[in-house]
Amino acid sequence: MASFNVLMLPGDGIGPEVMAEVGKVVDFLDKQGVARFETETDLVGGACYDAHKVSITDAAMARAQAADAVLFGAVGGPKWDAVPYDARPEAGLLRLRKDLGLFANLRPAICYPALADASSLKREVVEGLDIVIVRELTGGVYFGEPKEIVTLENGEKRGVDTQVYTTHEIERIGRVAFELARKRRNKVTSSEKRNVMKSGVLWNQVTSALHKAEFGDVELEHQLADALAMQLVRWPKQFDVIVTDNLFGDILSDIAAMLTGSLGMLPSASLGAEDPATGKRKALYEPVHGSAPDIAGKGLANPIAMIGSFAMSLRYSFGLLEAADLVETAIANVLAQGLRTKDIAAAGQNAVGTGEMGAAIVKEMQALAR
Ligand SMILES: NC(=O)C1=CN([C@@H]2O[C@H](COP(=O)(O)OP(=O)(O)OC[C@H]3O[C@@H](n4cnc5c(N)ncnc54)[C@H](O)[C@@H]3O)[C@@H](O)[C@H]2O)C=CC1
Ligand SMILES: CC(C)CC(=O)C(=O)O
Ligand SMILES: [Mg+2]
Repeated sequence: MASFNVLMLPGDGIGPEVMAEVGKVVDFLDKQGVARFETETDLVGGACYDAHKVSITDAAMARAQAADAVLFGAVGGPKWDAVPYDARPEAGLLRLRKDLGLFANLRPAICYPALADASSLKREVVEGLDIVIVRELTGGVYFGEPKEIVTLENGEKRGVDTQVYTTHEIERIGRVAFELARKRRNKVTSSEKRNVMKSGVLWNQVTSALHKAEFGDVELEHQLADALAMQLVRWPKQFDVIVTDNLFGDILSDIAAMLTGSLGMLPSASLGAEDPATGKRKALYEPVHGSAPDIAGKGLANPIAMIGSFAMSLRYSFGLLEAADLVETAIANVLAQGLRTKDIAAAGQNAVGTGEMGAAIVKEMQALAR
């Protein structure tokens, strides 16, 4: 039986709560004999800062480098607002992305039929929605230098972040988007702000050149990021694959989450380059949402984004496609049966807690597997 080494980094706030539900799914697949999952757990984010005064330790980084896949919950929260910038909880996640070379973040936004009325938009706008945002994850303004707050001669302060993209960085994320589109509805929308940003001009040129040279069979369109945000809430079904930079991808995917009903619904896969010798790639799987301090500790968090992220690991890291289908079908079925956490429940509709939703998904997997 295939055996995989999985590092779980639950993090802060609702991170540990939703990770516990993935634990149930992992245990089930393990008992079913689908594969052997050797899991380890470590600290990240504020929890790690409290123990070690850093947001991730070198030992945890080494474990992440060695793992077949990393499962990540969420980090951050008001408790750590005063922590020095370089040790803030979010820095641990950024280090993982950068040091593991996870440049491609796939964020699928699927509106399950049962949730078409949970979106704040009209049913006809979101019903059947199935798009993927391909977000560049190791470049752009999150990492560009200089990044600083400097004091000017007149005593005023200036905060500086730098947006930087190279041809190589744009080409490799563009290639991910075009290849993904070929397996889907064959359309890529590339988004930047070339009207005000030099990096946007280069993004547009490099994507167009790549399209012309290698992907002429795929439809390519360009939309400025502000207009794309508007189109996402006007008529999102016009999109198939959206490729964009680190910051725009972060923002646009939170918008896309609300088309599916809740931020608690959106999974993601953060992937590195394939090693040509082994065919393997570094990968981390994380929900799109954060640590949700407003509901943390109350058992209210929706675990579907986290469980969906684990399903993506079954697909992209472990090659267990049937198991991935099983998890995703179980999610769709429990929603169709009317099960709702509070974030996706209609007014007056009964809602279940995090643990009940996780248990119901596993029970449904059991029923489907019979
Ligand atoms: N990947 C990560 O670890 C991320 C961490 N953060 C951090 O999380 C902290 C809180 O950030 P916020 O701006 O509040 O964003 P958030 O994503 O944590 O929460 C935004 C809203 O969505 C709700 N929500 C999020 N996930 C949910 C779930 N699974 N089920 C039900 N409702 C859910 C929350 O209750 C809240 O009302 C900050 O420190 C931020 O930096 C934010 C985004 C990503
Ligand atoms: C570093 C993260 C907190 C940024 C974020 O919001 C995300 O990746 O979705
Ligand atoms: Mg975000």
